[in-house]
Amino acid sequence: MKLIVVENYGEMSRIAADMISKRMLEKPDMTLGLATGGTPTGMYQELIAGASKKNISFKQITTVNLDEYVGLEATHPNSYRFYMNDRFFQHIDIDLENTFVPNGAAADLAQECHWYDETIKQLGGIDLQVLGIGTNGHIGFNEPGTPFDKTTHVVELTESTRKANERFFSEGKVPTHAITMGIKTIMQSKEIVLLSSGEKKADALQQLVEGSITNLFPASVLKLHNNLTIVADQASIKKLDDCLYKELECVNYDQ
Ligand SMILES: O=P(O)(O)OC[C@H]1O[C@](O)(CO)[C@@H](O)[C@@H]1O
Repeated sequence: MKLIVVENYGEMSRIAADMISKRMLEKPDMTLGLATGGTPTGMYQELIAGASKKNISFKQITTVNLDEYVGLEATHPNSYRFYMNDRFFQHIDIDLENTFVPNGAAADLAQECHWYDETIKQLGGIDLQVLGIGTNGHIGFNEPGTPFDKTTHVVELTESTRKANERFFSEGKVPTHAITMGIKTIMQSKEIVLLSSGEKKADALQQLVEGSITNLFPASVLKLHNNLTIVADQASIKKLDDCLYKELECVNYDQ
């Protein structure tokens, strides 16, 4: 596990965007795993700005998103498909047909989950997966208690996750269920970059780094991944134990 400590949200977003751009140069037809929520919005802005400034093309890129709310159509302003189109895809030259977000409005959700896993397999897996972290340790929408061997599945969201995401809801209530890529699928990604910003993530980051590996705190499984980089700002590393912090492979980001 590598840890890049940055000053603030802006720097975290710039570094995350830069890491992605570098991987795209190495493999222009890469499969990029993407996240939603508040954490990666700055990274998307940086990627959009970088694409126009540095002439970076997403034409050959395929994206797969982590999750989607059950019951929300793609056109619903709070669906994750809407979020991705609105905040990222429509500002770059990506072919929308190469962007995958689970369909939360599918008539047969089990079939949708199966189809999503097959799609990822056919793409040859995920080259780089970007993750945020929930305050209860969820990654994607894998809530505490989710077995580590799960592939894409339907989950019942916890009260705390629904409460945390209320801030985004302009219309109606936060749905009770979601489709999420499973922990097994996430762990099969060749590289994982987890972003963490702000004091409200300090407890979660401490538990991830210092706690034991348990499905009661889903993000803890990431410690078993052989290519994980955490990009965390000062506020979110605030609770890390000094000794343990020194034992980590803390790296500087070389731009
Ligand atoms: O970035 P936020 O809004 O704090 O959310 C944390 C995580 O929870 C989710 O919203 C649930 O999927 C993720 O998209 C995100 O990575």
